[in-house]
Amino acid sequence: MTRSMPDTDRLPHALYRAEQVRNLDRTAIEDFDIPGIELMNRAGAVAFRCLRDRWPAARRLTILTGTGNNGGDGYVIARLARAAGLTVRLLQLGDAERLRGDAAVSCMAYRNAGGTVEPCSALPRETDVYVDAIFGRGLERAVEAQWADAVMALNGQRAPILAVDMPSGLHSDTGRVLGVAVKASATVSFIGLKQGLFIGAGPEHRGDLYFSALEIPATVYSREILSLRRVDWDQQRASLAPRSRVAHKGDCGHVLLIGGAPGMSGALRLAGEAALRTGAGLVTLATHPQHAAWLNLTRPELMVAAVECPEALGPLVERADVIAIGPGLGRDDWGRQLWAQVRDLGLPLVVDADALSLLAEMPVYGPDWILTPHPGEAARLLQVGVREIEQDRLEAVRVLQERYGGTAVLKGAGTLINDGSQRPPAVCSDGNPGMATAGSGDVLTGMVAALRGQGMDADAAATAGVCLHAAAGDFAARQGERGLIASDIIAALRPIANGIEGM
Ligand SMILES: NC(=O)C1=CN([C@@H]2O[C@H](COP(=O)(O)OP(=O)(O)OC[C@H]3O[C@@H](n4cnc5c(N)ncnc54)[C@H](O)[C@@H]3O)[C@@H](O)[C@H]2O)[C@@H](O)CC1
Ligand SMILES: Nc1ncnc2c1ncn2[C@@H]1O[C@H](COP(=O)(O)OP(=O)(O)O)[C@@H](O)[C@H]1O
Ligand SMILES: [K+]
Repeated sequence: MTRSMPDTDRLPHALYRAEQVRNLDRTAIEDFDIPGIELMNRAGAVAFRCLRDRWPAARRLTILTGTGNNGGDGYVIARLARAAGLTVRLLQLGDAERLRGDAAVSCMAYRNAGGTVEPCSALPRETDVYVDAIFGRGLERAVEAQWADAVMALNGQRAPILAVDMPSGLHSDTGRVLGVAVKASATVSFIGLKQGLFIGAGPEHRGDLYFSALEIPATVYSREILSLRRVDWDQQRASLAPRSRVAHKGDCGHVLLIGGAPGMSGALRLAGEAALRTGAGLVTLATHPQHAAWLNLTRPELMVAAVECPEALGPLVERADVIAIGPGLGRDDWGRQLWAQVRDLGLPLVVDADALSLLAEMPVYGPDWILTPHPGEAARLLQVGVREIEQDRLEAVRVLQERYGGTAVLKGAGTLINDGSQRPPAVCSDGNPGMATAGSGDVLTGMVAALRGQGMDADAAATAGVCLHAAAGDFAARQGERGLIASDIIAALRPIANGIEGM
């Protein structure tokens, strides 16, 4: 979850690697004459105000500092906290003599104001909030020895942890845990959002996220080329054009959904309803004759066609604006033949679930389709293990796109979208683990197909669909993540898509 606080900025959509944030710092300091110590003072002040806003009753802070500038921020927080009358224990990891430049100045200011520095042995229990100022974006190798002990001890405490800039141990670029990493209750990040907060283990470790640009001029940012964009429904909702007053159902896209082998009709039914709830004008389910007759009794707005053989798809395809294939398709002859029939049609196509596994068996390149694999399907498509996919999801989605063409959507916590264009890939870090439930991917498939059918291009439909799906999942999770089912996501689509979720 992300929030904004009185003294923080809205979360920007631009994400950066550590090296790029270093460049932003340097530009602000060298070209805009903002002294580094001024930035550090601002960073410490923002972090302290966040802490006060978030935990107003906190009286006792324990601040862990490292030997770099992240530690320097910790010293600023410590000085401000003491000045505000709080009790501060400052535990230094590594030799304080190694503090250099602005961090050394901040340490001195803290000491001159009467603050004391202790070595970090055991963590005091009498603490209302812990502040993690051990490593920020300067972490360069695995966390070991006393640093690892401190991180593990922090994670074992009951009191909340505020991470300064990055949870220590989390790699700024990959979101990988380098040995161990702090699990923060909240992170306040400065100048540029590090992409590692949004990919890999970032979402698991960062807690609620706050951001401040530290008032550096907007032009500083124009020089850095983004490597990743954050997307969310607030930003994407504008991509859904309002319906014309004189719209008729033929204007809103006819979605043809193909799948539902015997025993798996539910997947297609969910995708179909999700397509309707995302504004598709007409939705036809092409499914196995075994259940075709009763499938639309459960949702009469859906049209259902019994498809015995691939030839039966012909007239259905002719009427469709977009096809989605895969939910419940199975990998038997029936599903295989339908996939082979649809694969090369040249119509806008969304490929999901079993169709992705069939694609993996016989890889082909499709210039304009949308592929929506979860990590298991992505592993099959790239012939690697799921672990390899999860270790570098950004690279995985890049290779998926390169090898299979079109727009690749790698689902999971922090869904990634790559359309192979010059534009940087996108990450949606909304959504929640309640969505890890049968059929929630089928819902996404129906939604993306519906948006494509309403005239959006592949990348736009995938991006808006992923963001709407995540926002609907978060809305549904207000009643609890445990026990959330795919139909709950569908039920949330209409209020979210129309911006009336507060009603
Ligand atoms: N002008 C700036 O550069 C600003 C920097 N700020 C802060 O400065 C941070 C970056 O500072 P630094 O570049 O000094 O980096 P960090 O303070 O994040 O970390 C670097 C320090 O940690 C040590 N280190 C790295 N990996 C280690 C490991 N695995 N085990 C033990 N020691 C390790 C390094 O030797 C160095 O002393 C930011 O994250 C932010 O908190 C803010 O004050 C805002 C302004
Ligand atoms: N922990 C999570 N955080 C955010 N989104 C999640 C999480 N777990 C699952 N999701 C989302 O839920 C959907 C699950 O899709 P998928 O695995 O294909 O499910 P199914 O095959 O059962 O339909 C994806 O869109 C995924 O991004
Ligand atoms: K930190």
